[in-house]
Amino acid sequence: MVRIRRSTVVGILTVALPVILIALLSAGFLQGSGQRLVTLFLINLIAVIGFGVYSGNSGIMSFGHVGFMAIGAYVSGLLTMKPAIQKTALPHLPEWLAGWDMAFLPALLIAVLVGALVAIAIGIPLARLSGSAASICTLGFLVIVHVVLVASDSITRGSQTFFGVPRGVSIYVALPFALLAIAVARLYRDCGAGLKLRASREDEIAATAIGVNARLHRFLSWIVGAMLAACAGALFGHFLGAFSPKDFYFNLTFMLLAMLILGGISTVSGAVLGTAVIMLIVEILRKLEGGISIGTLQLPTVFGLTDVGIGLAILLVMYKLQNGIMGMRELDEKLHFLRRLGGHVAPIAPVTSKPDPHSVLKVEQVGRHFQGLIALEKVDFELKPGMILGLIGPNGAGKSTLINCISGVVPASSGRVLIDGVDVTSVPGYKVPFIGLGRTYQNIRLFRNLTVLENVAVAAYAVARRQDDPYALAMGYLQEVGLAELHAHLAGNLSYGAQRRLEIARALALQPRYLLLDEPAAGMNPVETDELMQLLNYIRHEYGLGLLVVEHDLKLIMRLCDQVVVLNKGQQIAMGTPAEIQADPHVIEAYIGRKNARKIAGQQTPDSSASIAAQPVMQSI
Ligand SMILES: Nc1ncnc2c1ncn2[C@@H]1O[C@H](COP(=O)(O)OP(=O)(O)OP(=O)(O)O)[C@@H](O)[C@H]1O
Repeated sequence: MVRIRRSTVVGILTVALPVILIALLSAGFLQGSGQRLVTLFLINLIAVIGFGVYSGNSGIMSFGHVGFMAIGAYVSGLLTMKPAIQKTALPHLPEWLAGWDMAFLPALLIAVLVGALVAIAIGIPLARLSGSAASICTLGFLVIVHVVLVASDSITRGSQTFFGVPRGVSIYVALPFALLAIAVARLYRDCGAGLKLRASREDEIAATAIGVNARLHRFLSWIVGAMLAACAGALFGHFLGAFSPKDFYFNLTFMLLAMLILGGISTVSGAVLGTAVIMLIVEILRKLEGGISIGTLQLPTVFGLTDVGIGLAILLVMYKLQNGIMGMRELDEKLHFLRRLGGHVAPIAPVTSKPDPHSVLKVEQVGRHFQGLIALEKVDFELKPGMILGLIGPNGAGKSTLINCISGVVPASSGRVLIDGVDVTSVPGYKVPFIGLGRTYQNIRLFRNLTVLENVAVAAYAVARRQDDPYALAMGYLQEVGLAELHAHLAGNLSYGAQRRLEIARALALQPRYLLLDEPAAGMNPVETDELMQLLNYIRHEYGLGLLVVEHDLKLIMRLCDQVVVLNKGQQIAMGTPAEIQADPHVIEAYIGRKNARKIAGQQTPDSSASIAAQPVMQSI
C-alpha cells in the first residue's frame, strides 16, 4: 500500500486550487482568445511538470522531453483522424497505421504508453549517466526524434504540417489532466522513490551508502516525466488540430525550459509560477514585437523581441535567485501555517538491542593502490558489536581509504572485508547498508537541500518495514541525537556540530551492526566533542553497535576506544589498547619522527617509561 502523507495532500491542494480558480474564472469570463491562452497555459504546465519530474528530482537538465511531446502528438493525432481526411493528408500511410479513427481518450492513453515505451528504451543507457553527460544525451534524443519524424515523410508528411487532427481541447478538457499532472508530480516527489532521487541529486555517493540505487530512480523519473510530456504533446496536437515536427523542437524546448528554470526546477509550485510568468511575458512581448500604436505614436516591429525578453527574464531571476523564484522547496513547505496543516510527525522510538556475540566484521589483508601509490597494505583486524575501535595515523596514512574500502565506496585492490561471512567487496555499493554497515564522512556529506528529517528518512526508507512510517522512524533517530527540534530546517543550514550529529542519525537509521565514523569530531569545540563522546558511548551500549572511529583528536580516541589500530604510510604498524598504543615506540616515531622519538627516549629516567614521556606529545598532536 502506498502511504500518502497529509503534507503531500496539502501540497497538492496548495498548487491545484489556484490553478482550478484561474481555469474556471477564465472559462466563465474570458472570450475565445483568452480561453485559448489559458488552455495553452494548462498544456504547457503539464509539459513543464513532466520536465520537472525528471530534471528537478535528478538534478539533470533535460532537453529531450519535447521529443516525447512530439511522439504523443503524432500518435494521438494519427489514431484519431477521420479515415477520409487521413487519406488526403497522409496518402502513403501503411495499412496497419491507417484508419484507426479512435476516440480522443483511448488515443491519448496509447500515445502516453508509446511515450513510456520509448522512454524505457532510451532510459536504460541514460540512467547510467549523470550531470552534463546525461543532459547532452537528452538533447541527442530530441534531435533524433525530430530527424526521424522529418525523414519518415510517408507516415508523417516530413517537415510539412498535416491537418485534420480532431480539435476539441478546451479549458475543461485540459484542466483535469493538469490537475492529474500536479498530483502525480507531487506524489512522486514526496514518495520514497522521489525522496531517494532527490537525495542522490544532492550527493550520489552518500545516497548510495544508504541504500539508494540512483540509476533505478533516475530511470523511473525519466519514464514518469516522459509520460507526462507525451500527454501534454497529445493535448497540444488536438489543441492545434494539426501536427508538424517543427512545432516540437528547439523553440518549444527553450520556452518550456525557461518556464521551468524561472519558477524553480525542483518544485511543482515553481512549475506553475514559471509557466504563468513566462506565458504572460510572451503574450505582452508578442504584441510589442508586431509593432503597436499608442495614440499617434507607432512603435516599429522588433524581430525576436519575445525570445530576447524570455532570455532577459531568466538572466534577471538567475542573477538574484539561483534556484528560480520558488527555490528548492515547495510553497507549502515554506509557509509555516501550511506546514502546520500538513501535520506533525510523531516519532517512533528506535529499537535498541544488546551486542550480538556471534557477529563480526573482519578486515582481512586489505590493500589499495592508486596508480603505483600504495595507500594501504595488508591491513588486518576484527571489530565486534559493542566495541569501539580507534583508527589513527598521521596525515595520508590511509585511514579514509580504509573506511572507503570497508564501506564499498572504493574497491580494495587486495584482501577482503567480511561482515558475518558476507564479502562487502562482492556486493554493489547501494546494497552494502543492507549487510549491516553505516558510515559518516570526513568531509560532511549531507543532502543539503533536503530537510533534517528528510535526510534521515531516506535512510529509514531503506530498512523500514511496510507498516512503519519512515518519517516517524527518522524522527525517533533525530530525538536520539538531539536534533528533533530542527527537523524542518534544511540540513545545509545547520551548525557544523549539528551536521555531524545528523550524519550519525542518518547512519543509525539504517539499523546497522557496524558504524564507521570518519573524523566525527573534526571542527567541533571541546563542549561539542564531549557531547559527541557521550553520544558514541550511548550508541555502543544502547544499540549494541561496533564502532570504528577515525580521529586526529587522540585524547578522544584514548578516552573512548577499547582497541586502537595505527596506520602509517598505508602499513598497519600497531594494534592494542590505548595504553599499549601510547607506549609503542613505532607509534611515537610515526607521529613525531625518528629524531624526536630518540630525544624522548633519551629523556627517560630510571622510573619513567617511554610511554610517560610520550604521552604529552601524543596528546598534543
Ligand atoms: N582517490 C584517490 N586517488 C589517488 N590517491 C588517493 C586517493 N585517495 C587517497 N589517495 C592517496 O592515498 C593516501 C592515503 O590517503 P587517505 O586520505 O586515506 O589518508 P588519511 O589517513 O585519511 O589522511 P588524513 O588524515 O589527512 O585524512 C594519500 O597519499 C592520498 O593522497
